Amino acid sequence: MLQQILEVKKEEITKLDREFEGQPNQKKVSLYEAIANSSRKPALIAEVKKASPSKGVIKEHYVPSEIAASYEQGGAAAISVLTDQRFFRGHAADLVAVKQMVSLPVLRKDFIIDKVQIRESAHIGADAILLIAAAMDPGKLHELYEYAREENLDCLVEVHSVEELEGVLNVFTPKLIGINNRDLRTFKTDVTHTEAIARHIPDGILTVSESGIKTAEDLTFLREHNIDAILVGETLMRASSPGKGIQLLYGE
Ligand SMILES: O=C(O)c1ccccc1NCC(=O)[C@H](O)[C@H](O)COP(=O)(O)O
Repeated sequence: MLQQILEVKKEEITKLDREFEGQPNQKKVSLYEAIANSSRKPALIAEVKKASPSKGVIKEHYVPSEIAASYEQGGAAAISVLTDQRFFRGHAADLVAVKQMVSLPVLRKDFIIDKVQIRESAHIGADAILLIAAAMDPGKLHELYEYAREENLDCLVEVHSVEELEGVLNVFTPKLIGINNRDLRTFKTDVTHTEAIARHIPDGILTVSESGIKTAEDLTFLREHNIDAILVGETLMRASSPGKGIQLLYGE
């Protein structure tokens, strides 16, 4: 699946250059600081997503800015916005709308493999981007990481296996590491996967558990293993309201 998505991205990149030229840069809000300073433990990165390859359409009535405002009111530390069009039915404009609505840091969740996408992310108002270890070799990942830092963007470096994690750590030390609980070959999620990988992450790096987080029990498990943040999409998108979804997850 990932390879299929990356092929589409390579094609999209060829059209990107002109689309954002001349747009203003904006002041960035730190995702890292928002997680580190969150009063909720683990901190919540609440995701705005209409659809996904594994689940199809998740939310028919989809107004990203309204959902993000409810997440902010519900105590999220940051907002993640899926901007991929083809597989997630998102759009860069969704991120623009969210950024205008909230004061929280906004993470651009997309498949970033080229500097031009990083420049675009900075220009549309993202505060942080996702970099997926499975999408490129660690040297290229490091190059994009440094480039994003020059654009004042925080990076969430996503890994799924110990091999990917070690590959990254052999080259550089990211400030934020996301552990994807979803196996992209089978789409199966397993929250305990976070713990199996997190024990290999050195102290001082903030750890984010991503995907398949559904219940207060999942959250208790992650809290017990000192995970710094969770990234939750589908569970909150399917809740009767985003605020209610957050309350249920945190057992409030
Ligand atoms: O969600 C998918 O089906 C998917 C398929 C292929 C690549 C990535 C995919 N998800 C992207 C994400 O990172 C999730 O949206 C995010 O981790 C939130 O997961 P969830 O809480 O399970 O919606």
